Amino acid sequence: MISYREAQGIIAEQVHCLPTESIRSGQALGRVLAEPVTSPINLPSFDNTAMDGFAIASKGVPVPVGSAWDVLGEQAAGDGISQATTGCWEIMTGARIPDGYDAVIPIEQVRITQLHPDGRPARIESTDIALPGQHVRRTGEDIAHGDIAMQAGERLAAQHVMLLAGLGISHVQAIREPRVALICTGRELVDDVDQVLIEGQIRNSNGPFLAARLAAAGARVVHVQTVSDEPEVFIAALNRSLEFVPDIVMSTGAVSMGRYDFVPDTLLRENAKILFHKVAIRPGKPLLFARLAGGQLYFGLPGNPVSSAVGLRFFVETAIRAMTGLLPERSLLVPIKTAMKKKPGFRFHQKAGLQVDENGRLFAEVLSGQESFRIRPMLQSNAWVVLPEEAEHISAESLVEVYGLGHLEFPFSRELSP
Ligand SMILES: Nc1nc2c(c(=O)[nH]1)N[C@H]1C(S)=C(S)[C@@H](COP(=O)(O)OP(=O)(O)OC[C@H]3O[C@@H](n4cnc5c(N)ncnc54)[C@H](O)[C@@H]3O)O[C@H]1N2
Ligand code: MOO
Repeated sequence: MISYREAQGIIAEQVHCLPTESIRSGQALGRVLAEPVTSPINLPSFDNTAMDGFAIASKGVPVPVGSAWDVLGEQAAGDGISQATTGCWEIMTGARIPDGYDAVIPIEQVRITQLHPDGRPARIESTDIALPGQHVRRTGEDIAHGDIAMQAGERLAAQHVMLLAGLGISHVQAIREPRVALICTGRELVDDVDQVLIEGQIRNSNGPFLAARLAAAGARVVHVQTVSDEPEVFIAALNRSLEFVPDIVMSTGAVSMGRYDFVPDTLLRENAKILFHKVAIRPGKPLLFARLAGGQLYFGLPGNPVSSAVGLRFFVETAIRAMTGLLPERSLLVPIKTAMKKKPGFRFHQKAGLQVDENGRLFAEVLSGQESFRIRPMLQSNAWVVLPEEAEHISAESLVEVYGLGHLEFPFSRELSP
């Protein structure tokens, strides 16, 4: 049995960033940029008005209250190049500033002193001082042509998609998503929800959970299969899953000490290299990590639901991060509500509630019902609390490491540029 830290070190040694691919910007949500994005244009791409009002030529000096202009034209959003010399133009928010003008007086800061027969303003007078450049959104003021708009390593959120669309960038170079195949083992498992269970059978809850979590973690689930406890059936499933060209094969169950816990021996017989088996953690101790003969990574997660969740969250997700080029995760340090006692020598991953007290301070509460068969308490938890390997007593109010339910979720919902 090795420590959590040693296990993480082995994963870090074995896992490398995946190759890159060109993807459509509209489909880039959640993907990690492989190259910086340079702006191909100025944004805004022309000087335009931030206000509905009248464009004027300030000639570089403040224009006093009571100044008056004839209204010589009109410019709306979408109108092209126009040339102005004297007077002023009525202008609408977003419209290009007519050449020759350099400031905008909002409609609220003028008095209309004459109207055209059709009701449009013919002459105006200012009721406020107007400064050169006021209410003009300058060309390139948001992003200039050639500026770095996004850095390599940034994970693309909706706001990135907005900027890519604004810049007219159709494709970006992103790191390929890790492809994951999942094999659930256990002759007791039933996938078909319409199938009536006979005594001894249970429904496969790990499979749908892990598939959902993998997608949320930025992986692509390429194949899911459920198999019984015969090694030959498992080998056939393994070979079938390899047809889907996974980067990672994951299994649940059959990694512990029982007569039917065939995964470690079967992998060895299939010429896999077992990199570790059993980690000093709770729950999830029997976890196995290997490299298959074909080079794919293999995670054998324990079958108990919470043990499989911990295996995914704290081992597989570590690998997914490294494969997608994200920096290693950092935890929050948050005071724990109540004192805890634990068995030393094991690092505990506990389902927890991260909450805010009446003074707005965060605190973490380890929930009751931590046994690894219990699914229901997972619905009460919004975070994981880690109790360190060496600790035996954790006093109330002491700081503990807190992690989001997934590596991309609160408190790490957004990856800022490195
Ligand atoms: N003598 C020992 N027994 C056990 C040890 C040990 O050290 N010595 N370790 C225990 C720990 S800790 C765990 S965790 C489990 C892990 O066992 P396996 O990974 O071999 O898993 P299974 O025995 O196949 O299943 C365990 C449990 O989980 C249920 N299960 C399995 N797959 C699913 C699924 N897809 N959906 C829902 N539930 C599933 C299965 O029915 C069992 O109840 O071993 C302990 N034993
Ligand atoms: O560690 Mo097992 O994972 O206790 O249930």
